Amino acid sequence: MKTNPQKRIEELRRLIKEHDYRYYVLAQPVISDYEYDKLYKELVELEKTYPEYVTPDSPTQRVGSDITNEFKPVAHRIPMLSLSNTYNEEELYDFNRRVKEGLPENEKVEYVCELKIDGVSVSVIYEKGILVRAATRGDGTTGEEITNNVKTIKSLPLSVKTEVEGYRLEDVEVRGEIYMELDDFEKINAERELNGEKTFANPRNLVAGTIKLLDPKAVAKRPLKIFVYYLYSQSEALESQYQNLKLLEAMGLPVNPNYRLCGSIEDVIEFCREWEGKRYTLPYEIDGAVIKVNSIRQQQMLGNIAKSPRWAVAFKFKARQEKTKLKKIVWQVGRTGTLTPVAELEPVFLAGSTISRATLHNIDEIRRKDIREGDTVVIEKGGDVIPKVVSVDLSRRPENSVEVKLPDKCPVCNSKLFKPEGEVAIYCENPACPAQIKGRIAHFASRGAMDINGLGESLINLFVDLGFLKDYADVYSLKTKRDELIKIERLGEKSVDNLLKSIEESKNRSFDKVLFALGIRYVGAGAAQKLAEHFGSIDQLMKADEEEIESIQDIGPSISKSIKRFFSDPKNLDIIERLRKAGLKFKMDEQKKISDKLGGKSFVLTGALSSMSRDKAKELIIANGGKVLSAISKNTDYLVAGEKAGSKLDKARKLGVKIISEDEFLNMIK
Ligand SMILES: NC(=O)c1ccc[n+]([C@@H]2O[C@H](COP(=O)([O-])OP(=O)(O)OC[C@H]3O[C@@H](n4cnc5c(N)ncnc54)[C@H](O)[C@@H]3O)[C@@H](O)[C@H]2O)c1
Ligand SMILES: [Zn+2]
Repeated sequence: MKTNPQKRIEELRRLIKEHDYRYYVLAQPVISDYEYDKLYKELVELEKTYPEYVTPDSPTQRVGSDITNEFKPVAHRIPMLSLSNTYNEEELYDFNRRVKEGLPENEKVEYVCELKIDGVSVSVIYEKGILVRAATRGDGTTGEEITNNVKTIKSLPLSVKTEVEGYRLEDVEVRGEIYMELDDFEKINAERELNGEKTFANPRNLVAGTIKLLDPKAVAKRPLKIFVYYLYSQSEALESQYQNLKLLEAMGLPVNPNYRLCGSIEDVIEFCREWEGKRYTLPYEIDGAVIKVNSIRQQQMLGNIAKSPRWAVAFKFKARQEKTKLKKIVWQVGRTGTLTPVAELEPVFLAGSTISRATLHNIDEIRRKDIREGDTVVIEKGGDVIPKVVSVDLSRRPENSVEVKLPDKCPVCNSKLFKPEGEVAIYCENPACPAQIKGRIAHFASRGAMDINGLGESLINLFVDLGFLKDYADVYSLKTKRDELIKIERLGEKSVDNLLKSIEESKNRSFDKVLFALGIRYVGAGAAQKLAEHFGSIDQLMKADEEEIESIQDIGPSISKSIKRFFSDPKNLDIIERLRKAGLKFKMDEQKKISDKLGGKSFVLTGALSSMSRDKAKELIIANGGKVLSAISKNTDYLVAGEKAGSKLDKARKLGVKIISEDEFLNMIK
């Protein structure tokens, strides 16, 4: 496949940012970590080949942000970075070589090996031994304050010893990983299933979803735990990571006991091998080991690259694999008409669950791995729900086996299929294809979109098959068919009424959720939020040209083109009108207007504000008659620059946009 590298880079960035948003902010990833890492690696490779296309906002250059804007921003004293990954011994040797090259010749290097706990990192500040503040990683520079939530973690002491082993540790920052044990995770999921709530794919997602709950009481109900692994003191110069772990223990903090001081890279490799074998004996999940240069002085000499330290590296364990028979390959039609091949497998137990299906991605992947029906295949699971087929055991291939052929008709509606040039995907082009209709409605009703409780896949299939739903706007006229619905076997009056109630209730969803629910191609949850904030209403968005849409940060040409295409289809306009009549929100909620002091001027916010959260500042701007934009363009009137303002400052200077401080901004609305 020949694609323009710049285009592919842009596409990869868009995809990765969208997946970052789903993973870090929504805690609901839709692809496996394995697939994510593959996209990421492809981007890294392309940027290496075409360095002229590397931009500071590329996901390879900065930490995936978990900022929700629902909490007060907190600037980190020292950035909270990510770790670069290694996957085999060779890459560990490379790491060792780079470390040695970065240090004076013949200097001895020791490493500390720790388990890589699969959870969510947090920074905790103790002043005079008292826990005063806890924050998320955020974008690495600025996190969000979640003190009250973190205080519910029973294993984390609210006060610590300050005089330990001759050190005075009065004002310290501690970092660690919040996690949940597998037993607790399974209990919570089972309960949620009983209550008809969505379950979490793995403990990490559950933790990520929990620490950002707005109600600490709800957090307290989830048994979170923590292991700390990082210590920084304002007053004392600390010597080594190994000693820091000992100090943390002496302060009374929970440190994972399975760490080891290693004198050579061979010892490091030994540690990694040993734990790769023992990982499933632990009551919590680990996804690898972390290897850190022991001496803090050496760490400082080595410093950081874009988004990870040079003195540490993660060693990622291989996903668990199993062999089984591939019975059949079926083609699933998604909401955009894409056909995806899915392998139906002889059920097999793998890393905690029984697996009977695996995705095969597309025909290229099938051909590259030469996967056929009847084959014995190796499947693997990377800490998440969707397993994949890794390879075929050719020695066990049946004699009469044949290559997989592309279907020539849609398996659902029998329409002709379409294969755009240069793309691997094939599409069913019939917009009335029942599979697409079902997919679109399922997306519309899903969590993150209209979040209609009770309207799940099986009910949607039933309603489409029985003719109650022809598109997602029909969802809101189901109430006129109550009498017919309650006659459907297995539904009954009570469940129909509950469903109708949640449908009515979904009309309260904010405009950005509605925009996401429409299912415009490429407009994911993150993009929808940015578009909604920028334009404020669907009418403004419909009027906008591609250039204005692309002026928003992280929104590129594929999104803007797709939006224009969507709104040029009369069928979609009709659906929107019907949804409008039903009472859905097609503009952002009105803010109470206090004054018109800002008289229509547009503002962009950057950096951390000291007197209020960014959301509060946005509210104030709108309440005083101003507009808030998410990215700087020549149409911006003011850039409000808080602490640690980043690349937006340079851009504002370049475009001649007026830069004002937080105080100057506050004066404008006094
Ligand atoms: N599936 C998806 O859609 C999706 C999206 C985004 C990211 N991801 C996954 O997340 C990964 C990137 O996440 P990341 O940037 O948080 O990096 P990471 O999780 O791979 O590694 C860095 C993190 O390790 C944690 N950690 C655990 N134990 C530690 C220890 N003993 N010492 C130091 N740190 C420790 C820290 O929280 C640190 O921030 C990707 O490789 C991908 O697998 C998946
Ligand atoms: Zn079809």
